[in-house]
Amino acid sequence: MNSESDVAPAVQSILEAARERGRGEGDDGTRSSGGQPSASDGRISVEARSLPDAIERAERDGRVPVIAEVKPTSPTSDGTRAEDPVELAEAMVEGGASAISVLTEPTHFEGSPESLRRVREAVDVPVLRKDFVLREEQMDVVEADLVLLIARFVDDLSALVKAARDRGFQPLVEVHDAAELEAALEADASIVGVNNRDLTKLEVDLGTFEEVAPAVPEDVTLIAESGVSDPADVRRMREAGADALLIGSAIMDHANAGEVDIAENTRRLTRT
Ligand SMILES: O=C(O)c1ccccc1NCC(=O)[C@H](O)[C@H](O)COP(=O)(O)O
Repeated sequence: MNSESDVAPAVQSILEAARERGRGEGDDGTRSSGGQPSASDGRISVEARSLPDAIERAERDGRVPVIAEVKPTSPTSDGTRAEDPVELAEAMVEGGASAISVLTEPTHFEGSPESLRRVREAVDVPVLRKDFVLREEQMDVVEADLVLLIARFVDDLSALVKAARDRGFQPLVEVHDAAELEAALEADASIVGVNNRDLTKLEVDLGTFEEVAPAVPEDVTLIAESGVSDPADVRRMREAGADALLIGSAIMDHANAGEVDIAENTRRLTRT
């Protein structure tokens, strides 16, 4: 869809940085594939852990399926958490997270492909690479179980969905409105995230998910992304049809300068 003209300045800056990334490199110029061997042409080849299976396991155990996000900081966070990403991810799993999302964008989120590689080695749940992937070769940086594709920002969504699957990734296609959902479904997305954060103003409105969700087919795994801050929000998104929730800030608690209990922050959202 590639409509970037009216996004917030911070998002424009994120996209500029993403566009400058070289073939198969993170912003720091490093590759970090790790784990399964990659193909000889430098393309990642991964045996993904299934997100739908992880969601089913959580449901069976009576946990709310939550993808907990290792998000050191962001343009809208009040602070930065500098703890080891592996410790954060392990605490999230202890708190009942079904999957982990790891920011790999370094400039605006202080993430890295290496953090993701280490987290995926340490936990046994699916791990999402949370980044601004615009071109196929940007997938060949690090192995992950899922890769995020933002419908609004990619030129040929169908081609990127296919490129992700060719490498073994499960593509999670992020949308924000009905038109983007239509594009995601046309591109054959089977995991769709509705982002409650409006990238034009960076404001969060849980009503976005409630508006878009009814048009999502039953056989699509549907994720509510962003702005879920407490158990009441969890219940609201689940009632609106979310199969799982992607939650970062409420678990990371950036504004709290002291020690934060990441496992407990996760547990209060997975045991709602
Ligand atoms: O989180 C931000 O400030 C942000 C700013 C600009 C573009 C993207 C941004 N966030 C990426 C995300 O999608 C969220 O990290 C994720 O959905 C979790 O959201 P939250 O639970 O609200 O931290």
